Amino acid sequence: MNQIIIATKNKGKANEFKAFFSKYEIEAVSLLDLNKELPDVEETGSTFEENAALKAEQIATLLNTPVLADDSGLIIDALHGRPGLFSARYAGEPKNDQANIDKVLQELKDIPLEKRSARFICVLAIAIPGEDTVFRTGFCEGQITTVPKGRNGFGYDPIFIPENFDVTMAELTPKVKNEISHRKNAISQLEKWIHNL
Ligand SMILES: O=c1[nH]c(=O)c2ncn([C@@H]3O[C@H](COP(=O)(O)OP(=O)(O)OP(=O)(O)O)[C@@H](O)[C@H]3O)c2[nH]1
Ligand SMILES: [Mg+2]
Repeated sequence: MNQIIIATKNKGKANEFKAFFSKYEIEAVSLLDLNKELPDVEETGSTFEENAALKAEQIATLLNTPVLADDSGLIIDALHGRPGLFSARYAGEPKNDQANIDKVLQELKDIPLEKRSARFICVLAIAIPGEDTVFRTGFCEGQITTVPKGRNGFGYDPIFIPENFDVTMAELTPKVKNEISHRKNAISQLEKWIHNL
């Protein structure tokens, strides 16, 4: 079976990539699966593209093989785009999904439901040694709830209601999330590239 390395240490993301790529009979191997001591890539960029490129290019150079990376986050209009680029560590170090959710709900406590519009963004970078890095972006529109619900997914899924649904992303099955998510919308632009793997 063909393989693709995904430069992520996030188990939730890694599982979603495994599900997407299994449809093409390709095994998505995350940094959590590799028995190698790889350095943590510092996400010092000022855009999702820069951070996705940093992750993909550094790991592609180290392993000398094509690497896909995902830099993603939640953009909330009433918070002027926050947590945005800092979604993973919005409530500080170490990364903690529950603390991030609590912080967002606290910041939105006086904002009515109709003004809680938000979207997830996923920027994918594909780094191939010796070639220019390729980028694809996907979005998923929705709204932030007042009470967390559901146990599936990861990150902010328990407080995000996708457009055209009345349950949170964490109440959807992984199969349904993977049909509508920002990650799916970015990955589906890569089909031609995936077929050449
Ligand atoms: O509810 C969510 N459902 C999602 O589908 C989703 N996708 C991204 N996010 C949030 O955005 C951060 C990404 O930050 P990020 O791209 O730097 O990834 P990360 O640091 O978690 O792992 P890595 O891939 O960098 O190793 C994550 O931690 C989450 O807080 C999501 N939240
Ligand atoms: Mg990260």
